[in-house]
Amino acid sequence: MADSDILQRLEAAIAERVKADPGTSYVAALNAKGQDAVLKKIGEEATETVIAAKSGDRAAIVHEVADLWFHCLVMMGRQGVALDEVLSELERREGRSGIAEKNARPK
Ligand SMILES: N=c1c2ncn([C@@H]3O[C@H](COP(=O)(O)OP(=O)(O)OP(=O)(O)O)[C@@H](O)[C@H]3O)c2ncn1[C@@H]1O[C@H](COP(=O)(O)O)[C@@H](O)[C@H]1O
Repeated sequence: MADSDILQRLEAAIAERVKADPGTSYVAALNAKGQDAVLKKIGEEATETVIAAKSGDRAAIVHEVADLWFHCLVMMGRQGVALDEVLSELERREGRSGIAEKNARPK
């Protein structure tokens, strides 16, 4: 079983590597391209996740979801949104009916 702290470690690594030389860091190079480039990657990785799921290729699903989560963390770092905020939101929803959650949302 994987270490569940990996997302926290990845968030910290992204915050550190964003300051690195873009020539040596994917995170720094992507951030240097600006917000639209980061958002484009999220769109691409989401699409690739859908394609992987449609194909039923389990290895591809794992690969693409990892890419998608990673790029979401890069975007969150730019926006000043902490991973803990998302984890807390998931905890808040835990045990609540999805239907109740849907009905509580603004129309
Ligand atoms: N988890 C990741 C991670 N997942 C995916 N990627 C990169 O995200 C890109 C995925 O995009 P694609 O699948 O479209 O592949 P690509 O065609 O190479 O990408 P582009 O050139 O189009 O951007 C690849 O280049 C991957 O290397 C990642 N790059 C970095 N990390 C983590 O971030 C840390 C810091 O990385 P650096 O900033 O490179 O030091 C690393 O130690 C890792 O922990």
